[in-house]
Amino acid sequence: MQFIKGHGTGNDFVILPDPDNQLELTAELVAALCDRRRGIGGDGVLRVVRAAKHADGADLAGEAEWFMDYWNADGSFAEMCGNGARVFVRYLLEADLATPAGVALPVATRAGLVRARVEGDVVAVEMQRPRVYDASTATLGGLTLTGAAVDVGNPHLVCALPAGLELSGLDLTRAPEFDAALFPAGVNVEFTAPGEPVDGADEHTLMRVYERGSAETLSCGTGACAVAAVALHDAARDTGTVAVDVPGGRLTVTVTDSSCWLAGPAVLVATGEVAPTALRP
Ligand SMILES: N[C@@H](CCC[C@H](N)C(=O)O)C(=O)O
Repeated sequence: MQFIKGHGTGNDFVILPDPDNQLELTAELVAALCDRRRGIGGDGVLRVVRAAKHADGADLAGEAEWFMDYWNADGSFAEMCGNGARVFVRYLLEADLATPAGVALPVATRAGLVRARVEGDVVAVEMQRPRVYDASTATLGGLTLTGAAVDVGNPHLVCALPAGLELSGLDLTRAPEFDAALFPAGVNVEFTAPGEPVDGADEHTLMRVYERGSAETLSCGTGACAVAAVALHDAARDTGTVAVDVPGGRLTVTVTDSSCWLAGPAVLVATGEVAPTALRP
């Protein structure tokens, strides 16, 4: 089985080209591929399949040739992955499966159609405008933080750290507790602190994230969009640009009246063959 490894600000993925949907991809195989000691290692899997050939992409086949079949590292599905979409587009271009330059390249996802633009190292994807819709709490190591629930196609809970606490002091080796009634399918939890002013951005926020299905990651694109939406909301703005610093680098999020652009580097770092039978269990 051919694979490619890529990442966007350290959020890393195993990419599986499967244009005609012939791979028997299971939750167990995904978890084995993402295992960092016994497999290739990754925060998730991106299967590259023609939209027309996948039940979850077929409705969008008239608008996009390719469907991003995204799986979390534990083998669960997610509706959307912002960094995954950026890495997916980098792969399509490098594999000559799409043409770049100026045009917005459509990609089908479980959360609908996204469009990408590529400029050098930077891949930007246009996703749905994040919706800040409720208040809730997350509890981590005895510390309960208030936060905002945000829908970016997938669920997020954005919690600002109180003054005096540092992001680096959080123990994210264990999952934060959250309100399962508000988030019955689980939630990605972002922890934030304010950043210094940055040229070209209206707001600047630092974040760490504990992702549903992948644990702590170095970056989360949809998480950055959720964080940006909350930063703008707190600043009484409807639209604007927010620099979001994650442990793996910087993402730039621009919220418009109708959508949300997520921009940052996306690179492919390796390619190879893997034998599923050699993986665990
Ligand atoms: N890292 C991703 C989000 C991946 C999905 C998430 N773990 C979920 O289950 O919703 C991103 O860059 O957006």
